[in-house]
Amino acid sequence: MGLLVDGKWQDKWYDTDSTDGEFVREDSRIRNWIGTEYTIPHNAIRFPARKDRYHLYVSYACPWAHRTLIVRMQKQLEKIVSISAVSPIMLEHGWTFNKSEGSTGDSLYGYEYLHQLYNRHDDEYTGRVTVPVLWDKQTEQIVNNESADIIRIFNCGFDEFTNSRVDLYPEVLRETIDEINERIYTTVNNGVYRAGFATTQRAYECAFVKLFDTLDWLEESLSTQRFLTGNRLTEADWRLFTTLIRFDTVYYSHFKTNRRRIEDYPHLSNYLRDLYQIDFVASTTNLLHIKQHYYFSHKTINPTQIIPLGPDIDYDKPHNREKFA
Ligand SMILES: N[C@@H](CCC(=O)N[C@@H](CS)C(=O)NCC(=O)O)C(=O)O
Repeated sequence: MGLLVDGKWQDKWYDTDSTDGEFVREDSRIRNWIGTEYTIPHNAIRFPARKDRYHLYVSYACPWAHRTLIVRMQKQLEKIVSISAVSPIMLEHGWTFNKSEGSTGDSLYGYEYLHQLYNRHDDEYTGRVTVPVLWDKQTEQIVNNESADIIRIFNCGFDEFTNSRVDLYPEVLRETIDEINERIYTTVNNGVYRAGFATTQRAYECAFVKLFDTLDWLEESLSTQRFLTGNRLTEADWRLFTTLIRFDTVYYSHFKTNRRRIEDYPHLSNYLRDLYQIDFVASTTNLLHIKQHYYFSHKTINPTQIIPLGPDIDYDKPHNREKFA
C-alpha cells in the first residue's frame, strides 16, 4: 500500500495522525470525460467516444471498480472497452499484475505494477495509485480515475456503439439519485472504510453509528419499493450493491461493522439477492478476490493475514422482490 510522490513510489499506509484517527479518502485527481452528455467541470477535457480506444483497469476486490465492471456489462460495452484486472493482493508495491495471484496481467504494456501506468500518464505523478482507471490507448493517458464518473461515462458516452438503451441516470430522477448517492457514499460506501481504518475509538464509533442509521433507513425504504428511487433500477442501486455484497463476508468482521449483518435485514438482504441475480452480475463478483484482498493486504488490521473460510451465504436463494414490479 502506498503512493507516488513526484513520480517515485513510496510504501505508506494511510495517515490518520493529522485527522484525530479519522480516515479521510483522497479525492480522485483525474476527472476528464468521454462523450457529450452532462455538464462537466469546466477544466475537464472531453475525449471522443470511439470503439476499442479505451481500456479499464480494475480490481475484482474493489467496490469502486466493481461499479464500473457492472455498468460496462449492463451497457454491453465488453467489445468497446477492454479490461485488465490487478491481483487481489496489494502489499508494498501497491496493486500488481501478478498472474499467479489471479491478475489477468497488464494486456497493454505488460507492466508489473499499476504505479508504472500512473507514471506513464505523468512521470511526476503525485497521489495514491487507485483502481478503477479509464485509460486512453491512443494518447496514452488516464482519462478518469473516479468510479462515480466512469459509470456515468459508460451510461451514455458510448451509446452510438451499443444496443443497450438502459439509462441508469435518467433526467427525471437525477436530483433524487444525487441525494441518495450523497448519503450512501458518506455513511455506507466510504462509511465502512471510515469505521475500518479509524485509529481512535471515537472516530470508529462515529462512523459505525452513521452507517447503521443509514442501513436502518434503507431497510425501511426498501420495505415499500423494489429499488432505491422507486421501481426503476438506477446507478444509485449499483453504488450501494457493491458495498452490500462485501458486507457480511468482509466489513462485518474485518472493519468491525458488526451491529448486524445484511442477512439480518429482511428487505435489504432480499434486495441484495435481487440485484445479484440479474444475469451478468455474478460474473462481475469475485468473493475470493474480495476476501483475499482485504484480509491479506491490510496487515495493520489483520497482522496474521489469515483469510477466514466463512461465511457461507447463498446469494442465489429466491427473493421476494418481484412483488413490487
Ligand atoms: N474515489 C475513488 C476511490 C478508488 C479507491 O480508493 N480504490 C481503492 C481500491 S478499493 C484503491 O485503489 N486503493 C489504493 C490506495 O488507496 O492506495 C473511486 O471511486 O474511483
